[in-house]
Amino acid sequence: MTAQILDGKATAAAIKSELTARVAALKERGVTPGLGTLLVGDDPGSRWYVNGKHRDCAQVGIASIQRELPDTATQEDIEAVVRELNENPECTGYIVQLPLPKGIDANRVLELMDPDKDADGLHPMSLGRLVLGIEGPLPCTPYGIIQLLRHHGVEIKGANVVVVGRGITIGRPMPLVLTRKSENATVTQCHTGTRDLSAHLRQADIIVAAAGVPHLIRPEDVKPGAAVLDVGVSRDEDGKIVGDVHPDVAEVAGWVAPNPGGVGPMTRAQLLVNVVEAAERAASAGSAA
Ligand SMILES: Nc1nc2c(c(=O)[nH]1)N[C@@H](CN(C=O)c1ccc(C(=O)N[C@@H](CCC(=O)O)C(=O)O)cc1)CN2
Repeated sequence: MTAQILDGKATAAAIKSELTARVAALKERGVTPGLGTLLVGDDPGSRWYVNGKHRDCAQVGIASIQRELPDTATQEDIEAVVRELNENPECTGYIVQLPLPKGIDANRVLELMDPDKDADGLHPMSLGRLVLGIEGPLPCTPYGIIQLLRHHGVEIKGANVVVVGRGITIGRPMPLVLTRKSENATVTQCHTGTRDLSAHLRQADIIVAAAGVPHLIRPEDVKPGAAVLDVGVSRDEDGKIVGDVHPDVAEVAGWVAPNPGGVGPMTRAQLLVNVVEAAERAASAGSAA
């Protein structure tokens, strides 16, 4: 078997084209959505992601507000920019690019953000809303994965999903999204404390690999026909991405999300969805008042 591709680039392009029309409609109502980003330090990967987010904004008509601080920035410097973005009327939604430099309390920064401007779905209030089933922004990578599976007709309802990893952007929120009534999957979360990872993986219909361990998932770990989404980002000595999934998995799986080209573009597309939805909510609240 050679797996079919879960094509993140093409799916993200379709989402962006639909968003372009929604942004135009908002502008006709006098609302211009604006995405703010705060980048702290000079990590080339983080800079690449942030620049990509602003390129996407330009494509769909969302305004860009870019803030940068050096890696010597203090907690107070960062919090001052967060307060400014909270108050800035041109910024309708924003993100703080993660990870923040060592010594910075990222949770304190996230808590200080205006939850109504949380474009990442990572504010404690947004995660709480997700747990309670209240409408709000969804974490970009987990919901991007759902959209990618849906777009390709991969059945999520009732599927056994194994999530490998428990980081803040993917592993932790992924099961919360998958177990909503609308998705209705059965989830097993695996991590470094899991005994016999392979036994869990072999019973999975869908695997989300977000451990950051190069080629952790091997063909013998995968049930024939399963969908395997590689979200791990490690780099080889030439700076090339090495994912969590061994390339030979494509010989066993039914579907694979390549890395790059799979989940990454969907993360960026979902960020735009969150910005547009927040602006739509604000516009409706404004017209109802
Ligand atoms: N505040 C946040 N920080 C981080 C998040 C996040 O969702 N919010 N996620 C990741 C990084 N990330 C977005 O910020 C991100 C990762 C990857 C991609 C992407 O398009 N990747 C490309 C390949 C890129 C390359 O060659 O390096 C792909 O997969 O095709 C976009 C966004 C951590 N931080």
